[in-house]
Amino acid sequence: MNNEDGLLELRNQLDSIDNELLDLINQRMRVVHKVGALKAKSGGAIYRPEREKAIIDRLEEINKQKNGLLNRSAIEALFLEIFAISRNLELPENIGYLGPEGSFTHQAAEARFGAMSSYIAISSIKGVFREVHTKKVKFGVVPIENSSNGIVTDTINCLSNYNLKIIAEVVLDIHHTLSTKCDKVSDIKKIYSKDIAFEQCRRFLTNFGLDEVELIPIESTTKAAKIAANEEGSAAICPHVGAKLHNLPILFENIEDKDNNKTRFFIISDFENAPSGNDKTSILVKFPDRQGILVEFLTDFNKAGINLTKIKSHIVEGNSIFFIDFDGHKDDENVKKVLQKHTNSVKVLGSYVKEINDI
Ligand SMILES: C=C(O[C@@H]1C=C(C(=O)O)C=C[C@H]1O)C(=O)O
Repeated sequence: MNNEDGLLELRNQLDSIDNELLDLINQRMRVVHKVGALKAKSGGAIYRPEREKAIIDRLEEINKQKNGLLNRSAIEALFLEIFAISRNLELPENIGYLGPEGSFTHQAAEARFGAMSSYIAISSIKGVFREVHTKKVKFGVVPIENSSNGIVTDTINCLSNYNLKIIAEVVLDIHHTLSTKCDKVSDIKKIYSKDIAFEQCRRFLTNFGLDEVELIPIESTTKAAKIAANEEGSAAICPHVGAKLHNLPILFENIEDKDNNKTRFFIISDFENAPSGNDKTSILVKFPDRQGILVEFLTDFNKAGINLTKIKSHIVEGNSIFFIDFDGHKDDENVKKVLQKHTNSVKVLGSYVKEINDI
């Protein structure tokens, strides 16, 4: 067989495998449809992150046993998209995210909810919470912290003020580009971006003599790309997708100072997750004004064998509160006991599948 015939033969094989895959996926969707009907009767939550995780864990294991060619990321990429399409079949999902279109939060939303969901860009974190609260959207996606810039104050304030639940966390590697229509760095007179993005790229700016040009902070990196696309002599520090969205040529990629620059996002909604066996819980704690209370609280967690992964103090409306993450689900027996003891000081924000230890 010559090369041409060989290629044709292999492509025929692929075509018939694709046909079988399509049949199988449709078969799966018919079952999903029935699950949706049962949930509609019982009022059960459509999105069940812990069940999705269990499926991916199982498939990864089978794949290993059978020496499959896929790694976990590949299995996740394929199946998270199938799950997202499945959920849309059960009930179309509206997702509100901190916009504008092309923002990192938009990318985080798409990473979790896939191509078939409808996305609504909302211009403030408070707006995202409000839209979930009034049920205009089922899910909200907001940033909670960045590895270089710390906690996002607006998100903490809203978690404190609204009675919504964190149902998942998403962690994204954050990469910035310097994008501009200028041919040379020396032609750039102004750079637009978000204030925290300037901070994350400080060394790059210094190395290229760009800390002397005018740095103009605006509310989003994608908007920066839009402005730079229309203003001569200007540039934007923005994500790759933001530059593409506004047809702005990318001059440099990955200009962030730290090569492990990550942002963690929360997905918020109006329901609670069942335990998955690998959960994290976030709480806000406002202690009474009593000496030694923080030590006592932490000792109780320690005695109960609960691993705290984060503790950050924060001021909300003049009061000092703590944002705490720990391993485990709020319904685990040991966790329940400690939370009950401190019930007057603690607000449970949600238990969700743990994606990362800390950023
Ligand atoms: C089908 C279900 O609903 C959703 C879709 C899933 C899937 O496609 O397998 C899994 C969990 C849920 O997020 C289910 O709960 O089983």
